[in-house]
Amino acid sequence: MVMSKGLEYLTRGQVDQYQAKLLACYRRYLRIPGFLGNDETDALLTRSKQLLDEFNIDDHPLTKFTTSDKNHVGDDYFLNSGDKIRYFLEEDAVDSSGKLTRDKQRAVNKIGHALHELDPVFRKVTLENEKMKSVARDLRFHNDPVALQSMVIFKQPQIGGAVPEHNDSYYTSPPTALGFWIALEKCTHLNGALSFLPGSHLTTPITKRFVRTTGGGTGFEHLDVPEPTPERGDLVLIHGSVLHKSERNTSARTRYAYTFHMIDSPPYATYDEKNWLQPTPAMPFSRILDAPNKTTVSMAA
Ligand SMILES: O=C(O)CCC(=O)C(=O)O
Ligand SMILES: [Fe+2]
Repeated sequence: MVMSKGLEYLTRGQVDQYQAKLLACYRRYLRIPGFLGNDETDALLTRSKQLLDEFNIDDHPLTKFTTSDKNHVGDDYFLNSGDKIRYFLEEDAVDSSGKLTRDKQRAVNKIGHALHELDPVFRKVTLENEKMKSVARDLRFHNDPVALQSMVIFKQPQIGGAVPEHNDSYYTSPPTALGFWIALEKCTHLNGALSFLPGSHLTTPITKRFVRTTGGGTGFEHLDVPEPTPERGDLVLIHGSVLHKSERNTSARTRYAYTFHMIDSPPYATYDEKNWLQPTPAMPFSRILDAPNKTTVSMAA
């Protein structure tokens, strides 16, 4: 089955099958090929490049996006970026004297975290998009879904930093996070594609099976489920409980992706006040649906 236009074109039975697959599949991610058309993908790519061109390094605090346990980004520029469009640099893009080691367009790790609200091009795809609404409505994971933490992640050639393994579901109680990750360029294992820890939500992950070998005997066959290599325009839905990561981009090609997270809102879920990103009175989280879903399926199912 190929889903090219979003879930509204599928029958209820097919949607249920996708929902079940996202809950039950080995890795808990779901790839929707061609979710965005060529023109829509181009619009996001062009806008991302414009944002890089508009980046003014002169009034930038040189905040880098670092994620190691010892050195995690946490300055005000980052902490107050939930309702702004801000630029975070690659660790290796600034030398010891505070100068960029490359063009500014090749120095930015990501831009975030309110693109979906403040930038008209990203807004159109996230909040004003019938296909997006239909995914949120038809999957029925959220009653009153809201979007937060939108980012363009660039994975710059040679230095695009790794994203260590993590899951996204810490925002709310109960956990309701669903990641919406859209490839703006083709992703491969060479330019830092996403990967998922197989069976990270299961207690006994299946990594091998006992089979007949060609020589007549038996042996263990390693089960190597291939990582997704999304094409541009593909949407990857990431269940909040699955461990995922991406490697450093050591190739000569960028790997632009647009991603945001979707969670449920009160009274269905409580947002933790310790979360690094906090809504502000001027910018509460952005609602996806005009009318809340009446029935939902627990993401813990
Ligand atoms: O794009 C990446 O490399 C990581 C993205 C991610 O962790 C997310 O979208 O939740
Ligand atoms: Fe993530």
